[in-house]
Amino acid sequence: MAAINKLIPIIKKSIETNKVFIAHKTYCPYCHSTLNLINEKIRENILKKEDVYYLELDTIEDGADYQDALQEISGQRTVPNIYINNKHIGGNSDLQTLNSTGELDKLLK
Ligand SMILES: N[C@@H](CCC(=O)N[C@@H](CS)C(=O)NCC(=O)O)C(=O)O
Repeated sequence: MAAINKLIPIIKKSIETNKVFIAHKTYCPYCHSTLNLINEKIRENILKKEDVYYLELDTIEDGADYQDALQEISGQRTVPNIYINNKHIGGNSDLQTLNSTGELDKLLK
């Protein structure tokens, strides 16, 4: 718990200071869909590459602690765990829904 308490403010700062925050894992198919969609938005110049912060939980040291801390912050344990403009979006299905309604482009602009 001590490690998690130290990580919570660090993660919150990343969420607050980046337009898009994505916690993900390399082997997760839902994460791949999210990253593909985000890359598409970058290619279409709807989003700038430098405005996206990626937290790759399965390749960083203490990734499990980061995942616990994210659960504390958002109530969500699964990946991808996505924030846009400091607002919790949810997972891949939530992001895809926002895209299909056209809301995602508005949030990213
Ligand atoms: N409905 C979720 C599904 C996400 C999901 O099930 N992700 C898996 C990895 S593929 C997960 O987080 N499993 C728990 C874990 O990796 O700790 C979404 O659309 O994002």
